[in-house]
Amino acid sequence: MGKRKKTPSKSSQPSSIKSQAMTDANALKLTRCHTEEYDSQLQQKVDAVKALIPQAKDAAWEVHASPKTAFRLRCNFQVWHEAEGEKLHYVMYDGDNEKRTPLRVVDFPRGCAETQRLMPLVLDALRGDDVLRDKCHEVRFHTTLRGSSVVVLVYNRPIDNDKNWKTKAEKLAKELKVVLVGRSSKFRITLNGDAPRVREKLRIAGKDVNLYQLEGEFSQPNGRVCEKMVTWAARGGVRASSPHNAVDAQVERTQSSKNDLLELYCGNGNFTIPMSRNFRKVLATEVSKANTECARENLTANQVKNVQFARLNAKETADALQPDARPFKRLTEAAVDLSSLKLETLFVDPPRAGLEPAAIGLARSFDTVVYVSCNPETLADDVEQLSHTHDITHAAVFDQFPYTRHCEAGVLLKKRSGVDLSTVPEPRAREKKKSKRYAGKRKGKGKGGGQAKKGKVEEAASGGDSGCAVS
Ligand SMILES: C[S@@+](CC[C@H](N)C(=O)[O-])C[C@H]1O[C@@H](n2cnc3c(N)ncnc32)[C@H](O)[C@@H]1O
Repeated sequence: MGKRKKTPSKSSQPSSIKSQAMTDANALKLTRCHTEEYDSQLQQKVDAVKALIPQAKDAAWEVHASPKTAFRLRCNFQVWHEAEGEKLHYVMYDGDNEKRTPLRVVDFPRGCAETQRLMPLVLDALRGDDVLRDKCHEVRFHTTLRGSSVVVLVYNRPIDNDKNWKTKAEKLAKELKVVLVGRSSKFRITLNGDAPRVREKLRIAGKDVNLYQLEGEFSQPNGRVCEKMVTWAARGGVRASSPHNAVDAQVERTQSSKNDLLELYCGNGNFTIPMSRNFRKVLATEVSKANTECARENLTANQVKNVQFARLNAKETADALQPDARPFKRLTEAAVDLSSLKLETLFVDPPRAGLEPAAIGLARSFDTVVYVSCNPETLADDVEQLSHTHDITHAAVFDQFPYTRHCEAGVLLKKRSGVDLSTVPEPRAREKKKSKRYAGKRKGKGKGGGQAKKGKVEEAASGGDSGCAVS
């Protein structure tokens, strides 16, 4: 048995929360599902997005709601150790509270059923075992619609050589029937699984898509809304139940496409694989090495043959596509022959920061741009830059983050004929400013495996992020 501490050590407890009392009542507003307010809150978001994007006033709009409860597939909670070692709670932070008061989370109805099942079991296991509990400062849950789960225990002490911890953690993982990941500074171990990942099955336009999602890499946090977003994008911006003529129009746009798709920011292939059905060939790029490899595994899992993934960031992709571009080793390694591609449709789902200037410049050369965004403010800014060349024909709001100010939005842009690109202003870099209406406050030092990632805990647990920041 490990050494029991009567009081939490300095390193296991962020100093900013030590002197403050926990407030269960305030926690409720971050954890409850006020279902009676759901519809009006969603309408406010829709109105706000429409106001931000006046270029879409004549577009065909869709609104895709979330399940009102149990919608969240990823959530992180900081662990609060009270004076007596075994008295533990999950806590989260109110993003609007400058003093960062820790709020005790008793339950989390926004989390999916599997997370709700696991939360008390993990807490009980930590309470009941000195070794598992010692300096465990955060618990992360990553689950899927098909019920596969990773539980991550994050420690403020080295666990790499702690055999006792490993034995106990492995036993816990088996009892809970989860993959368990232990993290401490510069160390990660996976127990009860072949890799730190979960398996997801999404239903997209009448077909199943099987995906691995990696722990610590981006994946969409609201599975049901994710299915709606991917379906919308794969259909080229038209709902299945739309009137027949709209579906015909969409078929014209993408499904009978004999041309090729370029995707930037592709992550694990979440959109790529379903969208690939509509194209002859697809080139999809992503900055994360781990997610690029995961995307390739996902291709195999779905027996998709017309997609190539390459680990390039958005600027590198734009550079590689310039007529006088230098050869990119990572494209050659991925056996990508750019000259064989006829790229006419671009799909982007960037992080909250939106498109960088190189990506805006690239987008202007595409006939069709499908743009999904977790930050309507940067989307609006990018749409303004694309409005010199493109018109919005379809737009949508996806309520990925119920009971928060945040939502996801999508637009489908069509290039106007006869635009002289030489008359269009150069793409500009965005001013770095704090987003007022949508962005959650980001604080804390965010050191990996060490001091608590306060900003991330707040965002992920309150549903206020896209999940992009989870590392
Ligand atoms: C909002 S996520 C979307 C991922 C994917 N579309 C999905 O649905 O899972 C944004 C992705 O962009 C990647 N990313 C961030 N910055 C990038 C950059 N400069 N160039 C390319 N990819 C980037 C992140 O690793 C992340 O996978």
